[in-house]
Amino acid sequence: MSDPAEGESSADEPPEAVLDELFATIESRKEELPEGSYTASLFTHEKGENAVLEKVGEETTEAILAAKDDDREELTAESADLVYHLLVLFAMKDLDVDDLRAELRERF
Ligand SMILES: N=c1c2ncn([C@@H]3O[C@H](COP(=O)(O)OP(=O)(O)OP(=O)(O)O)[C@@H](O)[C@H]3O)c2ncn1[C@@H]1O[C@H](COP(=O)(O)O)[C@@H](O)[C@H]1O
Repeated sequence: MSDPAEGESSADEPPEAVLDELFATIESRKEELPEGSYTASLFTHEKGENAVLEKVGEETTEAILAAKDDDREELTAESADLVYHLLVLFAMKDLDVDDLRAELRERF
């Protein structure tokens, strides 16, 4: 991919920029609703917001099971699925990664 908003980061970007890039991609899927996009399908799902809420629940359960199995690789993968779906939920609710950052910072 050549457009940084579509997922590719440049070598001099800090690793934490991935969350902003992912969120920007999610926001653009919400705006453009391209065909074939899994993210877009969550925004237009017949179940409404329940579709993403169910995924958040599922991915949470899968992460818990991976932790109980002591499967660190699976725990990482399921956690990535969970974070992605949480970010879709944020976009759905007109929240932003910055809202999450601000909340965490306030507690620090
Ligand atoms: N990070 C993710 C990401 N993480 C998880 N997923 C999807 O979330 C779903 C997780 O579902 P499951 O783990 O339950 O596996 P499954 O059996 O395929 O799931 P079902 O949908 O069939 O229930 C899968 O379809 C994954 O592809 C993601 N889909 C997209 N992204 C990012 O979003 C960007 C835009 O993606 P599109 O919207 O697809 O263009 C991509 O470039 C990625 O960076």
